[in-house]
Amino acid sequence: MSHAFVEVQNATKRFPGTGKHALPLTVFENISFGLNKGEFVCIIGHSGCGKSTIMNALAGLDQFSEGSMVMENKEIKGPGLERGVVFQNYSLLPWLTALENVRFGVRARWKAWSDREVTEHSMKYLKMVGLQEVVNRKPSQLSGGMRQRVSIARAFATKPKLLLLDEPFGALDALTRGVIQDELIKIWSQDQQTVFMITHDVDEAILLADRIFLMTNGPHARIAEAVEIDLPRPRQRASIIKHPHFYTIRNYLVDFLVNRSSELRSEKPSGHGMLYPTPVDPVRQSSPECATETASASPDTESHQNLVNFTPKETRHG
Ligand SMILES: Nc1ncnc2c1ncn2[C@@H]1O[C@H](COP(=O)(O)OP(=O)(O)OP(=O)(O)O)[C@@H](O)[C@H]1O
Repeated sequence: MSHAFVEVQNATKRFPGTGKHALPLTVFENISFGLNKGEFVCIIGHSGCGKSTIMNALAGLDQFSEGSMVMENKEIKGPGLERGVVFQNYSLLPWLTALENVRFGVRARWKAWSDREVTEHSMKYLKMVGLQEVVNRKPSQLSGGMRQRVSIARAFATKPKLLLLDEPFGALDALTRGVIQDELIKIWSQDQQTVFMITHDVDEAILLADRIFLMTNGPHARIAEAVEIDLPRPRQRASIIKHPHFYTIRNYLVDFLVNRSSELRSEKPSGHGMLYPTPVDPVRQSSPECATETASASPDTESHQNLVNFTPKETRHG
């Protein structure tokens, strides 16, 4: 029996082929991983490798074709209040205002609370995401970034044991994104939640995660490695880049995305039975000379910026 808080074992996802003679699409195959209680795990990989498919299964909205997933040793069979989800596409109820959308989740979570308690709690989270002035607007009257923030407020406000975040900050401008990242760190450290988050932003993953899962390109994708992020907490966006390990980790992740994610696809992993991602510590792996060289590399070149957000936004949200 597993001791991880969440355990996925031998998960495979196949979708039926679309044309007349089309073969089924095997998105990923034989994926196994665990999430420890209170851990913050990010997953990165190229567009289409199957990250959202894993997320949907953990949310209980879809099932693997084969394999199992359990949370606290109970099989995940459908959606549940112990799991909160923020999707790329906001998923708000269009006929409710921003406040009512958040209240809806809070009411479901704490049925015994008075209306006043539910409203106060909901307002606290809407304020946290900077929406206190527009709480009576419906989703159609809000910008994309605002809708995303309502969705974030709703998920955070219900304090789920497992927070599932599918590119939650994708629609936000850099300033708002920074503020909400800070709030997420605060909430996570206070509430001991377990967080599983998809992001395309390498820097964001390093700032937030205890471990970063690296997924190879699909089809037949797999989570090849789990990179340990040993940077001390609390982490600050402004100072983390000055840490001597930052660029060693960052360069490792970028190299995976640019080169190894496709190279590893064709490599059949050795061994039988369950294949968990290989734990990797890029800092320990690199020689002292190598670490110094990478730490002094300039972060401000155009190519560097392109690599940070390596998937074009249109592809992500298209
Ligand atoms: N309902 C479906 N029917 C058929 N194919 C699907 C379905 N849902 C997803 N796919 C395919 O499965 C693959 C994985 O999709 P998924 O959305 O999980 O990728 P992703 O890694 O989250 O991508 P992105 O980073 O662009 O969001 C893609 O090739 C996609 O086209």
